[in-house]
Order: sequence, then structure tokens, then C-alpha cells
Amino acid sequence: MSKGTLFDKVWDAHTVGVLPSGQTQLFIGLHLIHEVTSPQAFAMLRERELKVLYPERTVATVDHIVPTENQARPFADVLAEEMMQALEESAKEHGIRFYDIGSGSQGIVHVIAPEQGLTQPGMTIACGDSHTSTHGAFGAIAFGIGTSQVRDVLASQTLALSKLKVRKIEVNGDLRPGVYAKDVILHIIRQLGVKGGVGYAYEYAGTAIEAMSMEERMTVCNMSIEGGARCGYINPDATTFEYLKGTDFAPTGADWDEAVEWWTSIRSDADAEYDDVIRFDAAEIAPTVTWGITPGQGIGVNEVLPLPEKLPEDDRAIAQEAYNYMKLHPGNPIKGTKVNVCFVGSCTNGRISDLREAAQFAQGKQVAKGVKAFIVPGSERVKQQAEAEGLDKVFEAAGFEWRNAGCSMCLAMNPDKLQGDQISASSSNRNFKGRQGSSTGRTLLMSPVMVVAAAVSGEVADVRELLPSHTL
Ligand SMILES: CC(C)[C@H](C(=O)O)[C@@H](O)C(=O)O
Ligand code: SF4
Repeated sequence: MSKGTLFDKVWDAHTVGVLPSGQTQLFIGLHLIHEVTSPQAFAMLRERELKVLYPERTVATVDHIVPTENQARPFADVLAEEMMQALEESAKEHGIRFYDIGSGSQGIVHVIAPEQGLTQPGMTIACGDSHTSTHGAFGAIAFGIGTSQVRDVLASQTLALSKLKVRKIEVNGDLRPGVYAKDVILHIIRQLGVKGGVGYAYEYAGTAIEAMSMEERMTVCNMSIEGGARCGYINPDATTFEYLKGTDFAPTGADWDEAVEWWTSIRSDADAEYDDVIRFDAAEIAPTVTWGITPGQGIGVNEVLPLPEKLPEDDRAIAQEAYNYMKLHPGNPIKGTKVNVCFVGSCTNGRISDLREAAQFAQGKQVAKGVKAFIVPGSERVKQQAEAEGLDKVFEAAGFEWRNAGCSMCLAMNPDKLQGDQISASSSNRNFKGRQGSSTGRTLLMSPVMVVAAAVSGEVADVRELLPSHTL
């Protein structure tokens, strides 16, 4: 085993060769596909009369276009129905495992692979989706790729890639009550910028990261791409192994012991050299809310909106653009900003622990009048589990709608959309202009519990003021 960072070790272990371009030909252990970025790739394969080289290393699901209310086929949206059929047919033709609606295991691609144990430490994982970085939470090197690269992986199980630099981001100490993994990553992106990670893999470390559950780690790694990093990862440890043990695709018996040995050996060495190291103090992170049109435009919920002239020069033009679009005003507090729609879900925050926290907070409260609030589990398994625990009932009693699994209003390639210039409080990961289905719709990103706090208050609220005093 080579020495160095986990990134170096996993990269070396999967290197097939060096291409004339100087790029590495990297073997991809697991290829995840969904309905949006795969149809064209399959068409390109068909044109060249190529087969999928390793169908057993390819796993398909549907998530983006799936309606979360009426799932009867054919879908009302003709284009969505076509995408659905294209994937169903391609999966059948090439013998690819496909988690269809109603299979019991369908869901957002970045939720289903980890929950089934498909995602494992030391793997290389690719998916035609930018948030593939999520899988790095297990100590995998996981990349989002474009459609032509999806074709390449289907046909050759390899990718031509240039090696990345590695930045270690340490978060040390204890998070304060009311502060979640989502706040950690929003804070990191606020500080390092949405382009700060370009050319890097982010390795998250430090005691606050080590203390996180796998689902919290996934939330952090998920948004690496929003910080400009191509991937993000966390060294696998006892928490990782415990989560994986007993999942559908985890090794068993002697294979398990061997796997744990290999997974342990790929951890970054204590004396590994990094291209950069940055440290954060967990205690300084507040519940964070975005106010603008990039995930880096975030502030602590108790702060006021920044004055463009006080920002670093590079950030001023985009801040002005954000104020014009968001119809918010520099110097005003973010707290108290009225919201119209509240959405808990997405591959960032649609897992069972997110729903448990949201439900616990929603218990006994009521969604404010005039606010539409809904909860979308990240997968059918998350939905089943939540219902077994009665979380759906808690949400419904509090005035939230309870939906079926999918990407939903994270991206709004389905019926869940903002109307006009509505403002959403959203547990998703992108607040780009028009992201949630209306060209003038406005998105405030925050943690699931903060979304619930906004839903019951009718405005952006500081969750710390609403938590029972004994928890503070
Ligand atoms: C549709 C898909 C290609 C896209 C992505 O790459 O991330 C989507 O998942 C998103 O979150 O914007
Ligand atoms: S939940 Fe959102 S970010 Fe995640 S894959 Fe779906 S659209 Fe992309």
C-alpha cells in the first residue's frame, strides 16, 4: 500500500495507466446512473454498437423527474415519462440493476447507494450528477461526471482524469446546540468561497467531523461540489464500519474482516502531506442561512445581510446581483424574512436522521398560516422507516404534507415548484436563480430543523430561540 492521503492511495489503486494526454485512466468501481444524464449516453453506446462492459458495476434509479404526489403511469409530464421509459429500457437491454418506483428501494441516487451498502470505503464511484461527492463520506473517491463521461464509464468502466490536489479541512471542537452538519458545510463554503475548492479534493477531518454520524458526514461531503471541489471525503473509521455492517451489499464473514483491514489501510497516514490545510473551530459556527444566489452567500441567522462595499472586491458584483434578484436589503437582519414554502428533503438532507430531527422539532407545533410546508423522504426505504416510527403522523399533525421519495423541489424537474417570486426555506443544496422551478423564485438554504423553525414561524427564525431551554 502506498503512503500518503486516502485520495492518493485510492487513486493509485485504481490507476489503469497514464494516457498520452498525461491524464490518468482510472478504473471506476461503481457507476450510478439516473434518468436525466443517462439516455444520451446509452444512445451514444447504441450508435457505436457497444455494450455496457460491467453491468454488475452499474446501478440505476429514478429520482429527478419523479412526481412525489401522483405517481401513476404514464406521468402527466410527457417528457418525464419518456425519460423514465428510456432508463427502464436501457437497464433491461443491458442487464443493469434498476430500482424502479415501488421497488421498495427507489430514491435519490445519493441516498439509495449508501443505505444499501453499495457505497464502500476505498472505492472509486462515478455518477452523471454533481452531488456524487456525497459518497466520499465513506472514504470513497466519488466524482460527478458529464454525459459523455457516463458513456465512457458504461463502455470501458474507466475515466480519463487529471489528479487533484488535496486540501485538508479540519473542524475541531463541539458544535453548539441547534448547529448541524448542514451549518458546518454552509459555513465552510461561506469562508472558502464557491470557487475555493477548484482543482482540489476536500478531506474533512478533525474532532467535530469524527463525532458525526454517517448521515451527517454525507451532508458535509454532498456540498463539496458547491465549494468548487471535485470531490470530498472523510477517512473511514468505526462509525463507517458500523453503518455498513449488515447492509445489503456489505461483505460478510471472513470477507468482512478482510474488507475492514483494507478500508483501514487506505486511511490518510498521520504524516501524509497535503497541498493545503485549513482549520475551523466548531464552536464558532452558528445556524447558517443563505441570502443570495450562490451557496457561498450565507450568514449566521443572527447576522445582518452584508453591505456589498464591505465584502472582498471579488464578491461585490455577485452580491449586488443577489440583492436585485432576492429583493432583500443589505444591513437588514435575515431573521424575520417571510417565507412562503418550506421544503425538507434532497440528497443533502432527506435521510432518516434528518427527518427524525425535523419531526422531533415539529412535534406539537403548527405550520404558520399561509405557509406551504412539505417533507420529502430521500428514498422509499427512508419513507418506510419514517412511517414505521410514526414521523409522518407527527408531520401531518403539525400541518406538513408527507410525500413520496424523489428530488422534488430541490431542482423542480417534477411538479414540485415555487410559484412567481415565492421564497422558500429549503434543506437542499443550491440556491441558484430559478433553481426551484420559477424563474423568479427565491431560495434560502438551511438545515432541516431550521426549515421547520421557519415553517412554524412563517419567517426565518433562530432555532436556538425555539429549542427547549434544557437542550441549550
Ligand atoms: C440533473 C443533474 C445533472 C444535476 C446535477 O448534476 O447535479 C442535478 O442533480 C442538480 O442537483 O443540479
Ligand atoms: S436532490 Fe437535488 S442535488 Fe440531489 S441529485 Fe436530486 S436534484 Fe441533484
